[in-house]
Amino acid sequence: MKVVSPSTMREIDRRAIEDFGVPGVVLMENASREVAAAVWRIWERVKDNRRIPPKVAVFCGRGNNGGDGFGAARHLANMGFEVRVFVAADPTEITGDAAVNFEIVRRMGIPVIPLRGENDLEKARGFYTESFAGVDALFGTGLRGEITGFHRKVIEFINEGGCPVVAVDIPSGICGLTGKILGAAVRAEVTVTMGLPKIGLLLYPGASYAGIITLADIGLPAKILDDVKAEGLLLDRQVISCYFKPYAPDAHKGDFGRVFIIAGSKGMTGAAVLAGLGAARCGAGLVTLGVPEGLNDILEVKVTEVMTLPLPQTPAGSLSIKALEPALEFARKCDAVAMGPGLSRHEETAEFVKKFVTESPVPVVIDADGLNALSEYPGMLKKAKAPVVITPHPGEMARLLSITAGEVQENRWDAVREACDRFGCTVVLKGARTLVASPDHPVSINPTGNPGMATGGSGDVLTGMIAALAARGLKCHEAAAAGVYLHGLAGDLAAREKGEIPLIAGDIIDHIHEAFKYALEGESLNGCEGQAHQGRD
Ligand SMILES: NC(=O)C1=CN([C@@H]2O[C@H](COP(=O)(O)OP(=O)(O)OC[C@H]3O[C@@H](n4cnc5c(N)ncnc54)[C@H](O)[C@@H]3O)[C@@H](O)[C@H]2O)[C@H](O)CC1
Ligand SMILES: [K+]
Repeated sequence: MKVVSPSTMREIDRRAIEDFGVPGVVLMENASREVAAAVWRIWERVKDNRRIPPKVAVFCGRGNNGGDGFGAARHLANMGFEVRVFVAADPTEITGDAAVNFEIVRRMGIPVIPLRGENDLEKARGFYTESFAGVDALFGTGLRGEITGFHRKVIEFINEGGCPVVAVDIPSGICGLTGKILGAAVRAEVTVTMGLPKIGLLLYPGASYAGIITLADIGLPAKILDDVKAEGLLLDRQVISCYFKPYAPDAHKGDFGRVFIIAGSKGMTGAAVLAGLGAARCGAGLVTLGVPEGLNDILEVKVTEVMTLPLPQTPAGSLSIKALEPALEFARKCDAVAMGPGLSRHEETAEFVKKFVTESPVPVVIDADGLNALSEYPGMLKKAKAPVVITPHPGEMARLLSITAGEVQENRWDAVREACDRFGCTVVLKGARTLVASPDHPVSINPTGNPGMATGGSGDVLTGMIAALAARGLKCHEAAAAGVYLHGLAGDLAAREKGEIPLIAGDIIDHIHEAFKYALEGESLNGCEGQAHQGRD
């Protein structure tokens, strides 16, 4: 599904109104109906425990987000709820479509209470604590800069109410582009977002403030949504299943690609095995581990479906520069390479990595120590002959961009796009809501995965999976997107069975087959996808 920035959403609204002649007040009407319907659903859930008449508090700002709130207040009053509208603005500032709906609220006799200072909030407290739901219509896509002063107090007041809050379009205070909290933000149980999801709803911390995201069809002409160049793409089973074609009945293993995984060093054979099994489970025809020769015998015992290729090693038991020629020669017979898991930080091994990456005849997925080897001169990624995918976690990304991990996390969206521009390759920024940026493509946002997957070896599995998908013929951005989605889903399925705390990387491998069933065969996994799309801390 397409995901947009607030400015693109404003452009969509503008086209609907100016190019197609859809009156803004019609869009607002549809938006406000959807908000009221979301409140109704909460009422259906809680009504047994509540006294009649049920109360709803609607908090409105002066813009069109507030306008959606006024409209919702009308529908909620028509449904029979006792509604009060709290306006955190001077009523004379309310203009346009919002003013139309404000005037209707006034004429209907719905109480409108201005919020101008802390005294007003104290007076509002009684009604709000008796309400079964609140509506947050203070700020939407029009929010600029930090929320300060009294508006901040209003947001804190909304959060202290103790009842579920429905946010209109975006929880007030969340940046629709980055997901950052701009001073203070409303914690919603549900966010009803208009037309298309905004990026900031899907990135943390915004995602945990948005709660469950409901997409409202507000009557925007489909052609505008089809034509729009969205900045983001939310990965889901529809997107992923398009990347896979059914097997031809006469298929043989040569059709599904050969993967060469260059991994491992003394003490880190497990990383190689995990990457190898991740690749094998993603349907690669043949998987070969290129490993320091001294480890070959051990690995032969550890793996069955995966082959090994012993390569020259340093005295420390890591790959030596002499491995370059044999590795390149083997790569010529393969369709994709994964490089990095457990390679160690040995200087000579880093030399090998740098030379291999520039010379590789087939796409290379680079992770872990592979990235460490490149972090001094990441610009050399642009010199690679074949397409490259890099899979940094925030710390590795920070080293590649010469910034801090905190700065990466503060604006993951910009960081992943910056790396993609600078290095000219597909970039997978790992972490909650993994992002995939690829030249000339929208940034993919992955909703699957859970904190239990932050465990040793999890990234090695992903590297192998992406390489296998690339070897099967998927383009780099498709392989990366499908890899992160299936990896996260396998992790969600594993966590459902074993719990997040005990989860180990091998459990992810053990659930890849189920993730495929769900993504490609449409098998229902009892709401697992629903969980994956919910905001969480
Ligand atoms: N445009 C449409 O056709 C539709 C829009 N919908 C809804 O409208 C909002 C966007 O409305 P907009 O009027 O552009 O902005 P906001 O309501 O979000 O509020 C902006 C309001 O607040 C002031 N402001 C901005 N930043 C700050 C700040 N940091 N502190 C204090 N005040 C601030 C600013 O001056 C504006 O006056 C969108 O989200 C939808 O909810 C409908 O959905 C239908 C169609
Ligand atoms: K809002």
